[in-house]
Amino acid sequence: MRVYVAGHRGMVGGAISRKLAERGDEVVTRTHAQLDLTDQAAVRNFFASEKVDAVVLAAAKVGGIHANNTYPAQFIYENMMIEANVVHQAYAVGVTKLLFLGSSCIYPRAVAQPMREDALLTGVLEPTNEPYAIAKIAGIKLCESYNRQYGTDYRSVMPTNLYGPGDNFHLENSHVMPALIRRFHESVRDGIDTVAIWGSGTPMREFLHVDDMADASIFVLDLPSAQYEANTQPMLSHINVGYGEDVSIAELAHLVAKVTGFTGEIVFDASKPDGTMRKLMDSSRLNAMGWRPSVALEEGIAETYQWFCANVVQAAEV
Ligand SMILES: NC(=O)C1=CN([C@@H]2O[C@H](COP(=O)(O)OP(=O)(O)OC[C@H]3O[C@@H](n4cnc5c(N)ncnc54)[C@H](OP(=O)(O)O)[C@@H]3O)[C@@H](O)[C@H]2O)C=CC1
Ligand SMILES: C[C@H]1O[C@H](OP(=O)(O)OP(=O)(O)OC[C@H]2O[C@@H](n3cnc4c(=O)[nH]c(N)nc43)[C@H](O)[C@@H]2O)[C@@H](O)[C@@H](O)C1=O
Repeated sequence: MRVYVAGHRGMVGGAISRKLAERGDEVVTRTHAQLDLTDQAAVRNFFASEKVDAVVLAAAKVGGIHANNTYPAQFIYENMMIEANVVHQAYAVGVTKLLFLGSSCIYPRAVAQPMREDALLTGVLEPTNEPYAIAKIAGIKLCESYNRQYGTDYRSVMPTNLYGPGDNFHLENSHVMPALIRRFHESVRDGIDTVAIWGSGTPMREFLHVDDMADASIFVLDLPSAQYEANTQPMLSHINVGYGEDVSIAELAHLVAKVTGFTGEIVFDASKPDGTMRKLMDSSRLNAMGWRPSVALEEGIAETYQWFCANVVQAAEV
């Protein structure tokens, strides 16, 4: 297959591109600078000139709780534009296979745990990421609507919180895992004996390694239509992708401290938001089709820390 992976320089798009290339697919790519996916005419021209068999939509405006809260207009505008342009222009040139990556934040903030796919649109969203969540829900509904009206086969996966090589280690705008890896690493390096964690430490999060996410994405993309349709519904077509267990942010902090060799004190900064208190995915729909994660959390953190030291730290020292 010739597969266009949108967002191939990102953490998830990069992992999916590597796995597709390893098995012999031809991966078509454009950097953000070469193709701004919020630009409708540019996306139209791209699809008209590049004949592809399938699309993986892993490009998005992405960030952690602080970035979502600080740049809400960019999170809703850019994500809605990217999704509308890619889905519509793929359809317009006859691409029938597409995989859209959403997020676990599509579910209501106080929903029953673990969160099933049919919890979508049953309650109020978490305010710290509502604009992003609305855009992701629109992405699911775009895919479903094109399937219903035009007979396309556009599928959606909803990842839990992800981490791994290629993550964004920005101290403020990143997600919690890369932020803590960097903060603990720098504290050890600089001899600082106290590390502050945002919020109360009590929110629960489920973390999935990006290689498992890439594996799950290709698994869902490859499912025969009959199997996908038998396990989903036309207006409830998305599939959760989770690790299966969650940890508190305090527990995560202790794991990261252990991996990075930090032995000082961990304190909690109550002036920072907790966000959703729990968002454990019910991944039984995907598990029943035969997919399981393979990277254990502590092993994944250790591998990500090695990647951080070899890539981010060494690059900064050059
Ligand atoms: N990371 C996580 O924990 C989770 C991620 N997801 C979803 O998975 C997908 C991938 O996320 P992840 O890999 O972590 O994100 P990254 O930020 O690592 O990658 C996103 C990619 O999209 C590109 N991009 C952003 N805006 C545009 C644009 N306007 N035009 C072209 N390219 C653009 C970025 O390019 P550039 O950097 O040059 O702007 C980047 O390469 C997203 O849909 C995200 O919502 C879902 C749940 C959790
Ligand atoms: C993937 C997911 O990611 C976001 O939602 P989130 O899960 O709340 O994301 P987060 O990783 O930023 O925080 C998780 C928890 O961790 C706490 N926390 C502690 N210390 C740090 C810290 O240093 N940085 C960050 N970012 N968080 C910290 C933080 O206060 C919170 O309680 C949305 O983008 C959402 O839209 C989305 O899809």
